[in-house]
Amino acid sequence: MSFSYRSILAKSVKQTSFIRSGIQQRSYGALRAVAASDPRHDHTVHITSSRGVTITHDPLLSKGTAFSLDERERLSIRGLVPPRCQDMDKQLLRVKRNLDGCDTPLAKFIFLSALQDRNETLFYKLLIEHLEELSGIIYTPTVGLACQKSHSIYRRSRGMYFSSQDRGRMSAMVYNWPHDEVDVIVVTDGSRVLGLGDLGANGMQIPIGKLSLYVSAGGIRPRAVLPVVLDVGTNNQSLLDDPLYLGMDHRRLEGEEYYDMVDEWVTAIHSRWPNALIQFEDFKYPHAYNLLNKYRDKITCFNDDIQSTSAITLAGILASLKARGKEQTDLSEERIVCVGAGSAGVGVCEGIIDCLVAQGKVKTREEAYRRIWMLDQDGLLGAVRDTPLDERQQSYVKHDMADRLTLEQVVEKVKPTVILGLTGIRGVFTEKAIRTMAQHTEKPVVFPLSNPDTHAECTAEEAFKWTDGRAIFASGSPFKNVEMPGGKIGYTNQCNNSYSFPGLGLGITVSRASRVTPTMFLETARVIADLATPEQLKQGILFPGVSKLRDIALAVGTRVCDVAYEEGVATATLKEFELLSDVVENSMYKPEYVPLVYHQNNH
Ligand SMILES: NC(=O)C1=CN([C@@H]2O[C@H](COP(=O)(O)OP(=O)(O)OC[C@H]3O[C@@H](n4cnc5c(N)ncnc54)[C@H](OP(=O)(O)O)[C@@H]3O)[C@@H](O)[C@H]2O)C=CC1
Ligand SMILES: CC(=O)C(=O)O
Ligand SMILES: [Mg+2]
Repeated sequence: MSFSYRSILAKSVKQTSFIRSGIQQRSYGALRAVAASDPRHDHTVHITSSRGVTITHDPLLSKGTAFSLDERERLSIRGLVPPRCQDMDKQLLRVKRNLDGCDTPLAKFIFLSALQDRNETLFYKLLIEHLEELSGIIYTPTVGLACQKSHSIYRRSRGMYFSSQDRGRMSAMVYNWPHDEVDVIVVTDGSRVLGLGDLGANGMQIPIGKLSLYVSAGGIRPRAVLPVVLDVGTNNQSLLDDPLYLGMDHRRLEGEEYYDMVDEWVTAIHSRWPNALIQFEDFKYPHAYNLLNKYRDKITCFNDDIQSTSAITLAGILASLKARGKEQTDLSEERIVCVGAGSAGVGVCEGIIDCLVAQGKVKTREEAYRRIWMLDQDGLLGAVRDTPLDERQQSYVKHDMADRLTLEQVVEKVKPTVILGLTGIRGVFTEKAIRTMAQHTEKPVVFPLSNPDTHAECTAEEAFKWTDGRAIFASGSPFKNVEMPGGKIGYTNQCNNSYSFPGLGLGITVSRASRVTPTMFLETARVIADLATPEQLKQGILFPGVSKLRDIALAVGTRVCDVAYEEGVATATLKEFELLSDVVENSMYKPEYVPLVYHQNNH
């Protein structure tokens, strides 16, 4: 079973071929022109005004033992590193051996962070070569544990912290960041870190991990990414009580104070880097939606948990239709139960509604809402809710069903074909609910999407056991395939926004899109939904594995770039013809050592 890069790209190009009109052809050339003059694409030499230990201690410039003798001479580092010049292959051998010697996932996380902090080129080379294995360390599930322990394992700062004590100073503070070019910023306030709740400033590991995927999978340059924590305080009492905690020692700002602080930060960031994409990450409900609605039409931004999660989950559902021998346009025949009515739950369901309406089989959004049954902590959103629901959640209320029905009661009545878990709570998918679902549908689509794995609504083993091996399974964090009685394999999929945001960021960055549009998410879903082969679908494999994230990002990035031109939000200048996929591919960062040249006046 293999997904080659070309087959992935060919599928995505086929997807987008219908828009290859004259104006589009001009846009490809324009991007080529941008590519030619853009420092992102110069892999031949790097000019620096640094010398000596400033270079060997700079993770963006350091090559460790790989500096050539010429370089050592001209950069004044002769004698500052061991005498033998060792190329990257040997360095990779050393770091991989050391990594394998770490006895716990957290020890591996600490080792990889240290590597990233001393030599980013080597870090990314290692990450790309072992993406599947290492994404489970720098990303979910291990990053969750790293966040919980962040204040105890702290070694060195990465990214920027903007805290309540910095109010009134942020427009000056942004100039403390040493790089003028920033393409992607991931920001969190640490209020809902994965399914782990409020982790305050410890949430920094999430933007760092997300941006490591932006670089390794999405091909964004390491020096053009900025992880940020907005430290508005924390309501996590055990962190507040911990003498080692590194964030502000007060409870969270709320209301006007909170929104004013975020606004000061957005204004400061936008004034220094007006073209940077801002990804809002792990903000609790309803702040996540309020911030998205406030800024989506003003700056280049999106919310990862709401929007890119919706793209990958929609892709999973569309691919599952094919896996069940149906057409993707049969989405309107699905009965979808979504457990979780927060940022991700509502965001995912809005993406499904958008797709239903775009497919045209349902005529109105109201009609589309009838295909989805949503539950929160209290049960079904039914008639008549006495606790407040906001406008978005109201749309899902089933006026013909009793309020607060349990999941099991809902499954019994609705007989869903698809069940989504976005609660952050382990065990929400009960044996009874899944078994009942499996009685009414041949291939139940079971997606426990909460992270990390310890917070998934059910495990892969449970899903396959309770459905007699018939489930089509996808989870937010990785689960191993399950061997079932009789030797049959239950194939697992990872359905995580890491499949969508790197390509979105790539397409937005290359086209210099001024806005992130809903079509970009819908098209991302369509591209990813079409990647699996018929044989793979037959086995229940919905997407290529995590090792293919870079190829997927290229396919998604190409289509997103296309959309930016179609919708008139791209700001890269148009000139002559060039194949868009080549432009996007050529713009992707590759971790290779380039010769360093000293120049006194380089800034
Ligand atoms: N796979 C992926 O790519 C992604 C996964 N996620 C995961 O989704 C989860 C939720 O994130 P997010 O939506 O932002 O969080 P929110 O806190 O905004 O929402 C959580 C929702 O779950 C509901 N809930 C909690 N407990 C239960 C329960 N026992 N039964 C039913 N519903 C329950 C809450 O109900 P109430 O409103 O009543 O409190 C709330 O509606 C997280 O674990 C996160 O890791 C998020 C983004 C991407
Ligand atoms: C994956 C992700 O963004 C989350 O769990 O919050
Ligand atoms: Mg998130």
